Amino acid sequence: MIAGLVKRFGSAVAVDRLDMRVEAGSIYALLGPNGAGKTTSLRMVVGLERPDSGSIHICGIDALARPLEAKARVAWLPDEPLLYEKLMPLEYLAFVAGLWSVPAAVAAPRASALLDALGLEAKRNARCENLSRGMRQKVALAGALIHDPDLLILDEPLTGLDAAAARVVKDMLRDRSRSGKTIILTTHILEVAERLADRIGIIRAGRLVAEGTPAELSGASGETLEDVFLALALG
Ligand SMILES: Nc1ncnc2c1ncn2[C@@H]1O[C@H](COP(=O)(O)OP(=O)(O)OP(=O)(O)O)[C@@H](O)[C@H]1O
Repeated sequence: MIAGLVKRFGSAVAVDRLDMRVEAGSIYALLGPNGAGKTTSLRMVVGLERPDSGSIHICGIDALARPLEAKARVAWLPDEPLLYEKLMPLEYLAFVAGLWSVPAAVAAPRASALLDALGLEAKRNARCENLSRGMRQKVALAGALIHDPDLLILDEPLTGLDAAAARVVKDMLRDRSRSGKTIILTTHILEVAERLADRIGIIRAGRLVAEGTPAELSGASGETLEDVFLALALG
């Protein structure tokens, strides 16, 4: 899906010939220390940064040659999502659905179901500016799901969520993957990667230094994922 991806900022190489393949219907966790190039890589996948070289294919579509088609299949949830502060969650979701040309008759029940599933029923009529950080994160997640993307890419999706909310989001991601949708996420919480992901990639200085199932990465030598991660990512 990603081959030979390179991104430089001035003379600094943020992503260095990155290769990554994510199977449809799977959950892939990208791990790596601060500054490893995770966000930059994913921003290129969703079309927010132009790579210096390399290729990106999303659902078989060449994302650099046919960006609009590719983008229609993807949703991106940044680590600090922006909401329209004066809108209420349902209004925000209706607005985002409109951007994706989702018909109102489809979007409205989907928005209600998402807010209910995320435990935001009581906040339907609150303005986004008055929501807590975790609630805002949930509204943004609902926004990312409103056009039912084939590929959902999330940057640190569980940061700032309480335990119950984190559980709801993890369950939602698992359900999506079971229904055939693909998910890529970054996380610094190794346990999340270990429990949620089908495959884990560890990135260091812009390069993939290890990849496998959680069991493959940690199982062979009897080490924990944390041992493996610290040795590979920081060592
Ligand atoms: N717009 C930019 N201009 C210049 N340098 C940038 C820019 N965006 C990212 N970088 C640099 O690229 C490198 C990779 O950053 P990136 O945000 O992709 O890392 P990350 O793995 O997501 O880190 P973190 O875990 O801290 O979020 C860093 O050295 C960063 O300073």
